[in-house]
Amino acid sequence: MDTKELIIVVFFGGQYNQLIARRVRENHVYCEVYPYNKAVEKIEELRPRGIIFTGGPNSVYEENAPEIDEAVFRQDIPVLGLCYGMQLMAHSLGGQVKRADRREFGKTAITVDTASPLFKGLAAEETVWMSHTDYVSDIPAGFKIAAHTENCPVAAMQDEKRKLYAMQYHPEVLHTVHGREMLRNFLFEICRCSGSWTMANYAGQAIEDVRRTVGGGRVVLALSGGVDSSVAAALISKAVGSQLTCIFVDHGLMRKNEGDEVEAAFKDSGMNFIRVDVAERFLSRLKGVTDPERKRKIIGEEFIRVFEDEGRKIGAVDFLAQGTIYPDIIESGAGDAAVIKSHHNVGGLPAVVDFKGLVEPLRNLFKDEVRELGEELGLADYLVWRQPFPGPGLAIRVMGEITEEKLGILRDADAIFREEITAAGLDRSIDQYFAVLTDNRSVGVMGDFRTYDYTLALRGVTTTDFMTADWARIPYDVLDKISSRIVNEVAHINRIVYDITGKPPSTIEWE
Ligand SMILES: Nc1ncnc2c1ncn2[C@@H]1O[C@H](COP(=O)(O)OP(=O)(O)OP(=O)(O)O)[C@@H](O)[C@H]1O
Ligand SMILES: O=c1[nH]c(=O)c2[nH+]cn([C@@H]3O[C@H](COP(=O)(O)O)[C@@H](O)[C@H]3O)c2[nH]1
Ligand SMILES: NC(=O)CC[C@H](N)C(=O)O
Ligand SMILES: [Mg+2]
Repeated sequence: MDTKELIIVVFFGGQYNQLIARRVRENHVYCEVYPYNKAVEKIEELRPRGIIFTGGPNSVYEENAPEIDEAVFRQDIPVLGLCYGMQLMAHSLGGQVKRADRREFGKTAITVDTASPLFKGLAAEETVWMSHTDYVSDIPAGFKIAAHTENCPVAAMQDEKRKLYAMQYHPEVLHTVHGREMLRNFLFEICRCSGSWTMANYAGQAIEDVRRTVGGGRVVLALSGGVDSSVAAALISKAVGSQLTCIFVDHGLMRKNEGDEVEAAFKDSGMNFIRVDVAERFLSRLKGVTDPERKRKIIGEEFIRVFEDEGRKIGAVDFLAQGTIYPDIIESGAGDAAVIKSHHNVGGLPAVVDFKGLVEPLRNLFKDEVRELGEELGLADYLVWRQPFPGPGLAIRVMGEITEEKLGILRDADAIFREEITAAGLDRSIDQYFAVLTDNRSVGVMGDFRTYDYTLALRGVTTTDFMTADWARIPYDVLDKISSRIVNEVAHINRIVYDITGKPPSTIEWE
């Protein structure tokens, strides 16, 4: 059994709902996430083994709150509603949802009915993570209460006959001590999944899918040399061999020596590989632009125009392939999630594109899963474990207007930072680290002279999925060495700061 043993996660807003998808996949059950307004159609088409409704910020009794066609409850497919998902289930099936006087937030003691399949193997008293104001005051006909807390009469409910289950709390959050077990119970006891989805299955299936989509057509792949597009290259090349041409765009916004390194890595790989040097073109379009979203949109558009031009040179190219992964899509505001930033390859895509179709075999995977897939496909370690580098490159690390001079300063400083992190043996434990040239100037003193120069920011984060992150605790002596090397070796930097914010509330990149 492989990806056909599918769970569909129906999302109702909020940024971190894909955590549920991760929890499902951790159990070797494949799942996909669809927004609530497209979900029923998908459910009818794909006939998943089970359905999970996520939480969401709305209240079901508000006007325009997200709803779902009731047909979803009549498919004889088990449904698990979480938080807003539970409230929606209750509301749609004739129960009552009310607003409580006080919200219930944080770790909460709960009493569960151990006879419920949701709580099989668990104790009668559990600790769960609550985050709600509304509550189900009356359960719909046919339902039974399966758990309660001191303040919440219905912390879980079920209708075993119709296979409908719901929890008011968040089992996907690790603060729910046995949340994983509860989700496992849903997957294995209720949906009867077997848990045999693996990366090897996924690779096989994805290769098949690419073959079917592309047929005898030609594909150009946007290859940056980063993890995602390198994995995509390996996969697509396995699927359609020489019908694939990889195009690496050197837009003048790469790190020090990076263009040559990427060329060296792929030139003799056996794949068709083209490097295009278009720095002039990108920099002239970015001249005078300071707004981060505008920079991203311009770069997204220019990338596509370059691919179109190169496609025309090759002749009769049908598909554009990209290494788009799941967080790129979520953060660009797919479905109803808010736009945080337009990733150049999704939200930054122009409306009219001169290709028959897009091929994005990684669009449902998280970063760590992409790496696992890369290993599965036999990709070299240094490609699989590279730190990510954003498509817009240094354009979003030079704050404000981009100039050749600022790019040069940043390249040199960033190279020293990376060199020292590697020398300190920290390059595998810090997931992403880079320098940012701020637009801020301040007064310094060097060699008895006054300076008035740029502030450089260093950023280092630890994360697995790049959706949330913590700032890396780089030892002071390492920071000290980096700082003194940069101010000594790079002109026009006289102050260095280290970014000590996590994501949220910050993002990883500064723009
Ligand atoms: N310089 C580039 N030339 C060609 N394509 C690019 C370039 N930069 C980005 N892309 C395309 O945009 C996609 C998204 O970029 P992104 O940086 O997220 O992925 P990546 O570079 O493949 O991997 P990583 O996240 O490790 O940097 C890439 O997968 C690739 O298809
Ligand atoms: O290819 C990309 N195109 C983009 O437009 C883009 N914006 C951010 N990133 C990378 O995504 C991860 C999360 O970054 P943020 O916390 O800044 O959103 C980090 O790894 C960022 O480097 C991008 N990658
Ligand atoms: N986290 C949630 O799904 C919250 C649901 C709803 N907005 C409430 O406050 O009760
Ligand atoms: Mg990249």
